[in-house]
Amino acid sequence: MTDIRSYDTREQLMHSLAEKVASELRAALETKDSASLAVPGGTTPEPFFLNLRKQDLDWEKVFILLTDERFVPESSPRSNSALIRRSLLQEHAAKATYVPLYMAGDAPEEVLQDLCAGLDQALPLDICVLGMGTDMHTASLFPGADLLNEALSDAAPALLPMRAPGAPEPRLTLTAPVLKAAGSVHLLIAGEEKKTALEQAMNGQDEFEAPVRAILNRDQSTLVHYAD
Ligand SMILES: O=C1O[C@H](COP(=O)(O)O)[C@@H](O)[C@H](O)[C@H]1O
Repeated sequence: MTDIRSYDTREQLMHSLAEKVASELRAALETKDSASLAVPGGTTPEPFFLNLRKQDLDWEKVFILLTDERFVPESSPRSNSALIRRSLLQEHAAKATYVPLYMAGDAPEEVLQDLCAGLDQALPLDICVLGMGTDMHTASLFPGADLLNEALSDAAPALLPMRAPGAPEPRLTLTAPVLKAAGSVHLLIAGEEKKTALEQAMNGQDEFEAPVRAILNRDQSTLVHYAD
């Protein structure tokens, strides 16, 4: 089930999404000792992070993690973790606990088990904000990726390594069952090209050509936030 919310400007989108996620975190913390929030990397979400980090809530009870990470050290300009540390884990949100999906090693497979052990504390996700590429990948569920079949399966482990023609480096990604099971799921997209890709994904491609469909077609509602 998909609901689409369009905004007049990207500024309005980023501000409104930050308010929504903050209110969902507050609601989760009314009934539980901790709450978890997964967020995307890439070029789109930084203004959302800059808004979210200003929100006043019990951040010390919040786990923050990425939906997916590139297998590069934080010194790399490609590191999604570096983006999170620089743009989200600041101001009020500095008190949150960050759960990384990267650890130094020769290959993702070498550190997978240790990363999974750290991940347990943050699952199941309360809130999941996802991005999408113009190739209709979401998290690092890329069309043509080596382990896409496994990652889309209901039996997938929480975290899998991923290599894909469209991804310059190996990745680690939360898998479809973990993303779909979040208490709330938001898809953040901006720009005409992504709108076209979203329409293409919604109009009949299968999950292997358009992995974002796995998120759009989950049983509960997925809220798409869009601005030009
Ligand atoms: O590589 C990635 O790409 C997607 C989309 O990124 P954007 O640059 O087009 O905003 C992102 O959602 C994902 O987390 C990231 O690792």
